[in-house]
Amino acid sequence: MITEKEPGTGLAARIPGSKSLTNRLLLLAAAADGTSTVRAPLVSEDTVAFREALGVCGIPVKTGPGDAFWEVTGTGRGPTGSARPWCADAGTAARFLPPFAATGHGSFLFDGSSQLRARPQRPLLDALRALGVDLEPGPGNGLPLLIRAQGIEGGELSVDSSLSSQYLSGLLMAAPLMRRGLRIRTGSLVSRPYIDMTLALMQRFGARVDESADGTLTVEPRPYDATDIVVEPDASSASYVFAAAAVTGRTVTVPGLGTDSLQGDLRFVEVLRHTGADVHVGPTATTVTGNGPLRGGFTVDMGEISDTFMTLAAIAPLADEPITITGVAHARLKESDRVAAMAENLRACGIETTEGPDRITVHPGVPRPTRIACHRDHRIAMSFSVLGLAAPDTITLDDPECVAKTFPEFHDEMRRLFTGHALR
Ligand SMILES: O=C(O)C1=C[C@@H](OP(=O)(O)O)[C@@H](O)[C@H](O)C1
Ligand SMILES: C=C(OP(=O)(O)O)C(=O)O
Repeated sequence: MITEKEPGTGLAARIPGSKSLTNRLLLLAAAADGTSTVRAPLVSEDTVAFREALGVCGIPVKTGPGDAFWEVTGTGRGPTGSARPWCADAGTAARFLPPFAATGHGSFLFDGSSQLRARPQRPLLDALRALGVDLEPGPGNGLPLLIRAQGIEGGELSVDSSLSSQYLSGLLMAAPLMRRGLRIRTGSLVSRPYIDMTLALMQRFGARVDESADGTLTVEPRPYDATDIVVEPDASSASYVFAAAAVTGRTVTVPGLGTDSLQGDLRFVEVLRHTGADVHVGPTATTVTGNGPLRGGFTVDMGEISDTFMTLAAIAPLADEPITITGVAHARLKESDRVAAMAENLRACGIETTEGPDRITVHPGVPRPTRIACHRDHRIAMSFSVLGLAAPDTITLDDPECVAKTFPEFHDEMRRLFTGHALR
């Protein structure tokens, strides 16, 4: 991580909790034996869907005053009964909950929005079938997915993690509940920092996991211990205020995101540093200060932090030379085809943009007034909002509300931080 001279702290951003941490903690707490407390959870469409899906599976989540904490009482086993959990738009719910349900007993019919139904599930289905799980997927191997759960014996498994890391995270978190535990071979893997996050949190709940030199992961069968844990602010959400600092010349600090963060997406600030911003990652906070016009003229592989590639692509027109982002083929499989959606919208803004299967190149330019097609993708909306700060009155969104998937207060917070400040 980058450390430099201590900066002034400037504006303190209020970034809600991490989606990825909140939904993992809900799952692990549900699988643990006893009552766990998840403090400062993200309250957004993705995490509320996850919480409610656990509730219909017979594991209610108690919410503390003002959602300051959520409390989950697990039994140390998978769920029992018959339920129809709704995953809404949440990839984490569709990929983490079925393996957990399969370790229980009963019948669980997972479904979600048409957007989520269109996202790939095949590698997870193959892995569950290889573990002997009785399941029935929907057309095209997506949701809806019926699991007839009878517990899982466990053993050896290989998982295709080339499209998404979420299948592997879901299987890993369910592994301690399998009668013999699990040995997983991984092969090529996208979004590796999310696997590190999964392993770190499993260990916080007492799991024993070993990773061998060839990348094989071995998880012992052993009930999770209930835990009390605080959720960090969401590093992907923080990327928008950091980028906004870079383009407005302001100083923005995110308290609670520091050198010990479990989130790979905090590395976005290293990318911003390439553009000339001053960056300081301290033990308990991260600060970015804009430092004159953005510098371009570089290529950066954002495959491991792909939720933040759109943040960079959206501000890239403001740089003095083109910026190329590589390694993001799997970003075509998320809420939208994000590479295509960025290219389409940047071109609509009059910005020269080229794309390849796993990359995008954005040239310098002055955006013209454009209504952005968000494709119901929160990150398209939030990324172009940052460009809008630098080009006032040019950018509007066809679906500003879609930010509620992970950052319901996004527009209010951007107004609070940046309205009235000198925008370029
Ligand atoms: O495990 C997680 O919490 C996530 C993993 C990433 O997905 P992929 O592994 O599909 O890249 C990321 O894009 C998503 O927002 C959250
Ligand atoms: C890809 C994302 O979400 P999901 O958890 O639905 O995959 C995202 O939040 O950018």
